[in-house]
Amino acid sequence: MAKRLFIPHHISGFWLPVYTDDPVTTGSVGAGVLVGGAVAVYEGVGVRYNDALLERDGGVKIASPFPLGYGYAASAVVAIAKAIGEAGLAPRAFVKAHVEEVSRRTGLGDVLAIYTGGCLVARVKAGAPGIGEAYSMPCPKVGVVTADLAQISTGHMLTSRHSVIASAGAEAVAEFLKNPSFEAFLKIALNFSKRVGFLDARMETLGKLPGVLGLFAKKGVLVVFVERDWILDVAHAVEALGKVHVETLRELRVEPLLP
Ligand SMILES: Nc1ncnc2c1ncn2[C@@H]1O[C@H](COP(=O)(O)OP(=O)(O)OP(=O)(O)O)[C@@H](O)[C@H]1O
Ligand SMILES: CC(C)(CO)[C@@H](O)C(=O)[O-]
Repeated sequence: MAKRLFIPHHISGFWLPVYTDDPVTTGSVGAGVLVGGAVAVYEGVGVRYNDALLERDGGVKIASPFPLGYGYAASAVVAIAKAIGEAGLAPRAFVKAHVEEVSRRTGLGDVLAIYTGGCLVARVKAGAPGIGEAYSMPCPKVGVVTADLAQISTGHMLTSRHSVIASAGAEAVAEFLKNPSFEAFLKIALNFSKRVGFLDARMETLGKLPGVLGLFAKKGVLVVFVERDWILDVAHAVEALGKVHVETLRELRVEPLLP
């Protein structure tokens, strides 16, 4: 039977890029939630993500409810699945995945967050696992309703919005670290996504729906946190904006699955 691995996705709520001349020390500080996730199965030829053949070499098939390119850190999931296939489930595989993300310009802090595991992950020092530093904080048991808004390349997003991400990111991180909590995350992620221009007025009005605890947008994903009794109503309202996914916040980490 083929080896199987569970890999959570990560949605960053706010971040401050840190660029150096070495991909290992390049990354970001910030915070995000783990959701999902994906299941990687080591079989066949090529690297596949749902229906897409990404590479002809390698031998891993990744199945995930979340699409590539919207903001669910799917590229980090792919890089982690590939690196673990080559190096085994060890810290050096995550370093390799981080270096691939930074070099491809598909991510900065996602591999560190996924490597750390947990629910709400705060990244306090940028870099690859082992060099960067992050810790997980508990989340309330609430629903997360996400909508796929648009496919936008991470490299393009980081370049075209560089100065506003740098200034809003620096303020967001400083405010969060004064008093880190799930509630602070919701408030700061909303403010960051408004300042950077990810969240429009139509999305913001969803915050007034019964049961909604908070919301933010990241690149091409809308993320709404909802009391569990209201999930279906909110999912229905969000459907007008894009394909909807419903999850519950919980502790997640990369782990082998029984074959
Ligand atoms: N490790 C990889 N191997 C092969 N192709 C990849 C890899 N990572 C990304 N890609 C390609 O890059 C694109 C998606 O990368 P991108 O970083 O923009 O999306 P994402 O990871 O889903 O979003 P984000 O990083 O903002 O959360 C896809 O079109 C995919 O074909
Ligand atoms: C750049 C980024 C937002 C892409 O998902 C993420 O890697 C992060 O928070 O550093």
